[in-house]
Amino acid sequence: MKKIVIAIDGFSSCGKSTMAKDLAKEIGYIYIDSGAMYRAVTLYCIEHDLFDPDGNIRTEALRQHMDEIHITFRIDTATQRLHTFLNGKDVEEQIRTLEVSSKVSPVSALDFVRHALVRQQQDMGKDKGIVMDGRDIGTAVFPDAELKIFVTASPQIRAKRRYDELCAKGQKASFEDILHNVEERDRIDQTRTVSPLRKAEDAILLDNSNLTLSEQKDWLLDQFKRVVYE
Ligand SMILES: Nc1ncnc2c1ncn2[C@@H]1O[C@H](COP(=O)(O)OP(=O)(O)OP(=O)(O)O)[C@@H](O)[C@H]1O
Ligand SMILES: Nc1ccn([C@@H]2O[C@H](COP(=O)(O)O)[C@@H](O)[C@H]2O)c(=O)n1
Repeated sequence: MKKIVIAIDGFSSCGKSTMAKDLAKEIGYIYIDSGAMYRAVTLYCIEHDLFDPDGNIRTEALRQHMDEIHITFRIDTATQRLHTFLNGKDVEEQIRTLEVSSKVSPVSALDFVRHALVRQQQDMGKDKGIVMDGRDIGTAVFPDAELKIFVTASPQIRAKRRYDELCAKGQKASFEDILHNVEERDRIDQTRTVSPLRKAEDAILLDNSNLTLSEQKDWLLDQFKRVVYE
């Protein structure tokens, strides 16, 4: 069977990584969460005092640090979950906090950050057989991807899903804070100069507001089969 590249883009917290992970597992492809890479750079900035007291990025200092930021992924054999490592340390939990979520979009708007991460992402996909989710996968990272999906759902539904997830994990969360974060990230991601979040012309639009997890999984598998067997 021919191997392809699958790009899944869309708005914050709409289910991109759930869909990408499920599909990759089903078809035996590599799964890469590109957002985790931007989150890891943001965590590095927090840990290395690269935000000033007003919360602005110390851009030139970060530029100097870029060569010292190494991001890798490893599967946790016990849970089969993909974990993100920053300079050899498992940071999977830390990069999912609201603090990182509230700082990540300005970091990911920086051209030199994008340049460095996009190069690594393209390298990960050079042999195909990969599902990658993010904001610019179908437009900038893999513009020639054989299958491109753009996912959306209403901000309220997305925030509720994230809120339920955090509550289920026993983490304290405010629905209003999460909704604000989701809307603010969408705004910054869509209006940045470099590779703004937008649907690639040849991407298939999916509004999953009213789809169950199992319905969206089946829908995506059908899209994959259509491309691979056509
Ligand atoms: N169709 C669906 N119905 C209900 N819940 C869903 C659906 N799809 C995903 N979810 C849930 O929504 C939450 C967010 O999903 P996920 O983390 O996959 O989104 P994402 O788009 O990758 O988010 P982010 O952009 O923040 O990385 C998760 O708790 C997931 O289980
Ligand atoms: N290809 C990408 C992926 C992500 N970003 C930025 O990172 C933030 C976090 O991503 P999540 O997928 O984990 O939500 C996101 O809000 C974007 O600012 C990106 O720019 N490009």
